[in-house]
Amino acid sequence: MTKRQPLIAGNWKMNNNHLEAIALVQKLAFALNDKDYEAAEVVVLPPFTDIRSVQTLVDGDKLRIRFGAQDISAHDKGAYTGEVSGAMLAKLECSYVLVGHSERREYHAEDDALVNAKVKAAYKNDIVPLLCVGEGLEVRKAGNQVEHVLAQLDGALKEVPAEQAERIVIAYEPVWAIGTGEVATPEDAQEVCAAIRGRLAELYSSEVSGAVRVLYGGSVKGDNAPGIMAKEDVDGALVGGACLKADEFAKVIRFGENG
Ligand SMILES: O=C(CO)COP(=O)(O)O
Repeated sequence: MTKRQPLIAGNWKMNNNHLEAIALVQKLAFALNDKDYEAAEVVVLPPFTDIRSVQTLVDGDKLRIRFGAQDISAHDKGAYTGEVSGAMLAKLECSYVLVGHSERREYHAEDDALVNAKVKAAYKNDIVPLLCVGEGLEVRKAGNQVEHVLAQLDGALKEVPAEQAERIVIAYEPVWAIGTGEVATPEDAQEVCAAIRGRLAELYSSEVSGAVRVLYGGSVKGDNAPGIMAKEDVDGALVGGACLKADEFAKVIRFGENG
């Protein structure tokens, strides 16, 4: 089996205007070297309003940083005020789009059916979905994290064929670890990431489960990244707060190399 290339993605959430976006990507490019890009695929996920600026910079300076969006409409076009279509994102050369982030599930009532529609909208436009799954604190306390996450995975992948599913990236983000400073232990991350890979083998095949990158997200920083990413089924990280500082994000990318 070919080794999966680690992926480190930075979810900027609702931070940075389009000018600040340029400054942050420039700083990140300055902090990274060829070895870093060879060790891990580096992705930034800015707000919609920043994407054109990031695209122009990446394109103009031939940066090896890839980028994507934080959301995608389930619809193709038309009377959907405030939404942004997959075709619009593809035109901006977005490689990835976040789907099913817990903040969208919680604050925008996104359910598995909508997440599934967004996954399909991404594939339709040749954008790789970065699917987020993860349990809240109550579910974790009851010990039902694996069951919960696998149900979210099944829902998101409904009627998604193997040739599409093998390109997906999945981020296991326990809700209780997001923005709290309370990071999951490497063993917690490994348990759920391995279960996700096992389910992909059941739903599809061992080729698909062996190809898909499964990331961990939730309070990842430079100092805790190596332990988590050293785990067999953890192929990288989805980083929130720590990706807003170029040097800290670069540390995660660099320390991830040890994994
Ligand atoms: O939600 C996250 C990334 O999508 C994680 O956020 P933090 O790294 O700030 O905990």
